Amino acid sequence: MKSLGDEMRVVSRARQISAPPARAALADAATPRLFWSGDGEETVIGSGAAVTLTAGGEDRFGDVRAAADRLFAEGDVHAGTEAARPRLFGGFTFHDEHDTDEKPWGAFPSAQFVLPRRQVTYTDDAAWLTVNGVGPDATAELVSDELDATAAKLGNLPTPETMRASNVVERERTTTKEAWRASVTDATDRIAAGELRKIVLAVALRARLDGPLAAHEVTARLADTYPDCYRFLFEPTGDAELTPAFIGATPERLATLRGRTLATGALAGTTGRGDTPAEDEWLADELRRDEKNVHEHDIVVDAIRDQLSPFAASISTGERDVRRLATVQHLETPITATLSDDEHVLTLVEALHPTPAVGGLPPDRALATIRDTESFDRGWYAAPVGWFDAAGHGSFAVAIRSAVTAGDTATLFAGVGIVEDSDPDAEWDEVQLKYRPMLDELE
Ligand SMILES: C=C(O[C@H]1C=CC=C(C(=O)O)[C@@H]1O)C(=O)O
Repeated sequence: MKSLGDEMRVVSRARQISAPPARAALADAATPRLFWSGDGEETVIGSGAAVTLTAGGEDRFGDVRAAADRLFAEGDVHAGTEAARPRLFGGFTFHDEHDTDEKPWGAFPSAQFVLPRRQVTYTDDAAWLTVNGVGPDATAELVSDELDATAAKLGNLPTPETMRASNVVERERTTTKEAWRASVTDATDRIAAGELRKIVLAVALRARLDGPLAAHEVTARLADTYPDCYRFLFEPTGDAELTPAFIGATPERLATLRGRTLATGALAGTTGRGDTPAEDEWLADELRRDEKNVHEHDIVVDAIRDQLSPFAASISTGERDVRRLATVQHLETPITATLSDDEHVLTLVEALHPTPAVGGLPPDRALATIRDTESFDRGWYAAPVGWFDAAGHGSFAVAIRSAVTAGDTATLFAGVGIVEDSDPDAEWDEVQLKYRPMLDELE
């Protein structure tokens, strides 16, 4: 954990700017670079770091929170509007243990949150620039000067050339279909024997591209296909040659906290898209009625309610319905809770992660089985990514439909929930469908 002395307080200034095209602002941003956008949320582009908080192990959620509390204490913050307040953006690894020597996750600590040096925030009708400084040299004067200079520069950004999409020249799955069948059969046997109730197993797909990936292009294009998903890009280091990036468009909300109102939801149970609206409806109806999928889904609803109950004065579960995305359809149930106390969003993120939509039940046994079965490190895949502010409010998604890239390689991840009557071949096909959001961008 990076130690923060008393002098490490945030100095933050913001002003409204004429909105630069997001593609241009993202192309212009320095590493560590980030992009965040969620349905009903402001879109944020971060450039550089005023400070980076990292942590590891099972205490990583609490350690990040403690460091952020120290950082934000007695800050000198003049945001002008709520949207432009300073926020920390980042994510966690799926598992508590994480080896940063291992590819492709070498550049991603077990927890990393960046307070951007420069943050551009897009609301529905305006754009704001925030400049954050931390440390003895970050005076109000220096930060204000940088704000003016950066606002002028953003007003004249060149439109970036549209870069050609990268082509996949080679693909390799970390798991063969035979090995997959064996692991799913083993999992269903263990479920039948009562050792497990549900487990989510994933497969990684390594793709070699014919050139380095333009992550900002991919991010911009995901906005067209997945406008109502959380779209994110995290580039953690300044490695100019490889620029490692974690990128995705996930439909799964983990936690959005404002005041004492927490919004989350269960997303599990999947079918494909039809070729016609009638076929789509038919598939959606099948999904609504399918016992295996409904069971797989309801396990997640019940677990989320249990995970939230120690914090909640009341929990309300909405109607289960079908969520239609560009490539798949899911069962989804919105869940909201009124908390009995003030809580930090990271406390709730820690309590909820991993839901059985990405882990399983019982949690410890499912996690150990995932570790023993999967031949790759999940890294930040299926783990919480998002942001929080000085008040402990924030928004986190589950980082599925994602890929980690470095230079000309991209590793994509996709998983499926296994219950007693799961069929290995059908689950294999579902994994392939879930690669589509990222693969379509690369091919
Ligand atoms: C684990 C993933 O999806 C989860 C979210 C929605 C539906 C799922 C399912 O039907 O299996 C998974 O639980 C993934 O996309 O990698």
